[in-house]
Amino acid sequence: MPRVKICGTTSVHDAVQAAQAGADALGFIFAPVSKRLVSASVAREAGLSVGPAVARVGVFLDQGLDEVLRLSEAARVSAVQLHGPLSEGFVRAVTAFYPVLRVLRPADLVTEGKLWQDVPGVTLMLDAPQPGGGVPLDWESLRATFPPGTWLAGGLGPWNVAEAIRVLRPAGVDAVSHLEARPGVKDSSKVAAFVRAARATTP
Ligand SMILES: O=C(O)c1ccccc1N[C@@H]1O[C@H](COP(=O)(O)O)[C@@H](O)[C@H]1O
Repeated sequence: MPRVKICGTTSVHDAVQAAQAGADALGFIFAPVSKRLVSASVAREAGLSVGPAVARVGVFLDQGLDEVLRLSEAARVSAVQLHGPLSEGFVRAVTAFYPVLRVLRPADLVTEGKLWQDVPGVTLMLDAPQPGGGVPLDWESLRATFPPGTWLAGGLGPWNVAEAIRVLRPAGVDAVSHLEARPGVKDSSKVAAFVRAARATTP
């Protein structure tokens, strides 16, 4: 059964609701382009509100190493999610401080995917080219190449997550767009339904 990450958390209220629904991880997006951008102080408060069992993942896109580490420390995250084109050295530098969810597009699997497959501290996550866009990947086309231990994002919601898990057996699932009442604000019933649907899958 995969881990369940609820991303784009922007308030203590939504963090507590997601934790109470059974989420394993919360995502806090620090990419300035995001409609779910959150401050490090709110992320820290939200992360502290859910207790020690829920992972707190800082999400970054097109940001420098200093900014990633500074915001991650200020927010007290427990892991870092890195999107976009990055050097091997950049990713390795972050793993010196935090476990990394390295987000790749399907096309990147043949190149960068192999690089990280057996690197401790780096977990792959496949997502659509436009993160946060709510667009699912073609799961069937990925069946043969989806690496073991990889997480899945992209257009997941309560109605399709069980099928995605059946097809690809991801180690974790991650969603934001289809769990919101409006950008940056979760619909707690959708969040709870997503967690239930992901947990209902047979191993
Ligand atoms: O959601 C965003 O605004 C965002 C911005 C920059 C980087 C990542 C972002 N979100 C990530 O997108 C995926 C899934 O999104 P969706 O469910 O398809 O809307 C998830 O990994 C988020 O962390």
